[in-house]
Amino acid sequence: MAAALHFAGVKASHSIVPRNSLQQQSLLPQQLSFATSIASSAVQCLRTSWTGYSRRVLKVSCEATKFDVIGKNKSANVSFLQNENQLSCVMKFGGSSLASSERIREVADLIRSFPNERPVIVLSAMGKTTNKLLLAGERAVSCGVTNVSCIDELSFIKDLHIRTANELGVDVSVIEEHLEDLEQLLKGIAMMKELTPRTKDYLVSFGECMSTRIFAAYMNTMGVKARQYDAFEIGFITTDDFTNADILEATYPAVAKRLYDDWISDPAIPIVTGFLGKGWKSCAVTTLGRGGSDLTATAIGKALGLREIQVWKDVDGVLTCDPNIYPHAHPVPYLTFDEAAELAYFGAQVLHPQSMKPAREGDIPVRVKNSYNRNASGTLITKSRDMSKAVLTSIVLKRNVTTLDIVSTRMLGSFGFLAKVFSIFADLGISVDVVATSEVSISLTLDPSKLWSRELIQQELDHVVEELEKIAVVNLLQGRSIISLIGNVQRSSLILEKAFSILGNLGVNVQMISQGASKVNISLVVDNNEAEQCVKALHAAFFESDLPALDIGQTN
Ligand SMILES: Nc1ncnc2c1ncn2[C@@H]1O[C@H](COP(=O)(O)OP(=O)(O)O)[C@@H](O)[C@H]1O
Ligand SMILES: N[C@@H](CC(=O)OP(=O)(O)O)C(=O)O
Repeated sequence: MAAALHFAGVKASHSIVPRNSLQQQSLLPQQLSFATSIASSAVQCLRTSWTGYSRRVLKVSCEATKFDVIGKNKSANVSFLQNENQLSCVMKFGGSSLASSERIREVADLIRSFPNERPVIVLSAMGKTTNKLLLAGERAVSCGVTNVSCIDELSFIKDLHIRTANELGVDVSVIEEHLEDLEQLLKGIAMMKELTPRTKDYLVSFGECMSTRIFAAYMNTMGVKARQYDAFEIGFITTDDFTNADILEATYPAVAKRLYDDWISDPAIPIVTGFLGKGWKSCAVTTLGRGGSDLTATAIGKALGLREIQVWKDVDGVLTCDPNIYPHAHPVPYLTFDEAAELAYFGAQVLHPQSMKPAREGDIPVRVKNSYNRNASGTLITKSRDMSKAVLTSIVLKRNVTTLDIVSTRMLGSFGFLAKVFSIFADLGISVDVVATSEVSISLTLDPSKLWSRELIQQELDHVVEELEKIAVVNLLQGRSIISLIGNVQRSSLILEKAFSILGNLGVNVQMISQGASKVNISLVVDNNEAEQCVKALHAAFFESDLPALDIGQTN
């Protein structure tokens, strides 16, 4: 059986074939028609909301352009022939790739160097614009309304964007209204003398709104048809957690529909603001947490079921450690989604902590590339990779964490104790990173990114301790660092033996150790002031084994 249908305006053909002859015989005409209609709907859902669909109706498993539709007593194998002119990949460029008109030219040239791709482009704000906007907001709180136009950061932002537009030959009118609105907003902040998380999100959104408008206009002047989109206008629906919102499931079909519909009716490269969304209750602009454009890119990749998600940075891929800590770090060619997620979650600035989730759900490869060195092969992140030779992949350092040692006063049984401790954190909305437990004690670290302002940190910590002290003796220690060893934890004995030998030689006392269930991460907690030298020594031992200085045996 073959049929043709329009999926979000894309003409696609599909055929439905019973999975094997036995099932063919067992399929009654009405069952086949059910499978046909399910498959038709599934094709419409294809590349949008697989998981939601499968939960409601039946199991749908997808492999490239084929998928199985499996219901109770009914099944079909559906082939989906993609239209060759569909959107093909996402290319995300961060602030470091868009720092000046010269960089924007290079990025446009880079995009045009892939004539066979029909990419969706996701952009961050230019250079350090987001930081400058936040600083401008903070200054506005105390500078008085009449002084707003003299805020240095505002002048910097205006100058950067107007100069960039002029240098690219783009009409400044594409951003003029935004620059005026930005100044008005800062005056509002000055008048109210406060900068709420909600206002902060609206404030920083000007960065992405302006960079995408300039870029789209520039592409059009170069003869490449491009269309600008504000993510909050095309279906990026999020929670209302300002400054750190989560993308909601409704985003995927909405974004797919909007981008495909526009593409079909009038093809133009979509240029989408990274980092931004719209709160589902407030309808206000939200942001996805710092570095959130990576997440925008992977969400679009999943929504459209694209072939690949590329994130273009200013480094040759994900490196063996933060190059700011150790300049001799080198690129890691392959990573799994789990490794990349763990690495990002434990503090590697290179990827947003949540960005691997949509890519993993859509099983879409993520490639981390260098926009300054496009020929470097970068890092390819996929569902699985050959781990047979892998030992350590990367070392990540997260500074300034707080640890809590919680020892039960035995008022509760061991089960009740653990449950109570974690319910206290859940009630206070505080994330825990690393945990080590015994029957009567727990040591854990608290995620600093969830504790937004300084005042709140102390207030929240006091509150946590107060609650915990009802059931335990609590020891709070600040100024700690987590060193995460990301890699093949199947070889944890080798990793730990080597790591402890290095740290022992340095005379460093490891205060906590934890191996997560993810099987890709071993975390060690040490003092802040020892952390950097530990990372350097571990890097030398695991990745530069020919260095004679450390007697640490053979690396793999
Ligand atoms: N393990 C790591 N691998 C690569 N880069 C890292 C790592 N840890 C930290 N970084 C930092 O992350 C930066 C790239 O991320 P980011 O600034 O978010 O780029 P962009 O703004 O282009 O998205 C690099 O310049 C590097 O300094
Ligand atoms: N501009 C935002 C979002 C972002 O993703 O930026 P970048 O891609 O430059 O890290 C930020 O600075 O957080």
